[in-house]
Amino acid sequence: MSEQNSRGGDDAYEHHGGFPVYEPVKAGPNFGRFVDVFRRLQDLAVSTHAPDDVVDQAIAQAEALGDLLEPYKVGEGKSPAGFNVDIPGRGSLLLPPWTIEKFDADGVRERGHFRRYHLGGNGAVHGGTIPLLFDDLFGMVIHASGRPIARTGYLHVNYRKITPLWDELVVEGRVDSVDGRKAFCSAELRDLDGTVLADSEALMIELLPGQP
Ligand SMILES: CCCCCCCC/C=C\CCCCCCCC(=O)SCCNC(=O)CCNC(=O)[C@H](O)C(C)(C)COP(=O)(O)OP(=O)(O)OC[C@H]1O[C@@H](n2cnc3c(N)ncnc32)[C@H](O)[C@@H]1OP(=O)(O)O
Repeated sequence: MSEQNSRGGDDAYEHHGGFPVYEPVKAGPNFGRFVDVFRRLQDLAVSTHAPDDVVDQAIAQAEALGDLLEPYKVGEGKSPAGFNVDIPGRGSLLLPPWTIEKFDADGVRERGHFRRYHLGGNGAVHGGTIPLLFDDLFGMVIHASGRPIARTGYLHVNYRKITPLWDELVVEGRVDSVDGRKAFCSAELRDLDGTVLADSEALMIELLPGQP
């Protein structure tokens, strides 16, 4: 992680606009399994049609699980979810389960798949999930390039082909050019034959001190 910001100083980098300084949150040895179990439940919640008594049992068990976990709620940046690069989707259930393969100033590459939870229509991935993948990737691209945290100004997505569920896919993005606070980025989502399923361009804008 660079200590230099785009203007050559370390003040803005340190402060990341109005963002808090995030420290790595160490996950316990079973946190990856914890996330997997919830991903399975997400898939099942949107792909089952169970009898009413089974739905009632599921509600009771899920409420008991909620009661078990509720006392351990913590604020943003204090949970291992979203901050563990060793776990697919960094351990965040919002993100699809993708794993970082390359992370350096030239760009970021991730590999993963979409699941039943991400279904849009007729077997294809939901069109809103793909910008999510790109948006998060561009956040990582900025991080990997050593620039301070940036917010997405715009995100353009071209849907070139149907993106399938479950198939292993690759997404790769980079900073193409920089103009002051503005970093112009691009990325492609490909299948393993190299076919482009979607591509994206985004403007990532470095935050001013105190900007949320
Ligand atoms: C410790 C372990 C770590 C583990 C790994 C974890 C790493 C994770 C890394 C990091 C995590 C955090 C990652 C967060 C980021 C994720 C990305 C997002 O999803 S962000 C959410 C969506 N985006 C918003 O909500 C923005 C909302 N918009 C704003 O807040 C403002 O618009 C803002 C701050 C972006 C800019 O506002 P202004 O007032 O400061 O600046 P103005 O003057 O408007 O724009 C600056 C320049 O950009 C151009 N610009 C702005 N918007 C534009 C647009 N839509 N199109 C074209 N140009 C635009 C303007 O014309 C101007 O250009 P000229 O300097 O004059 O050349």
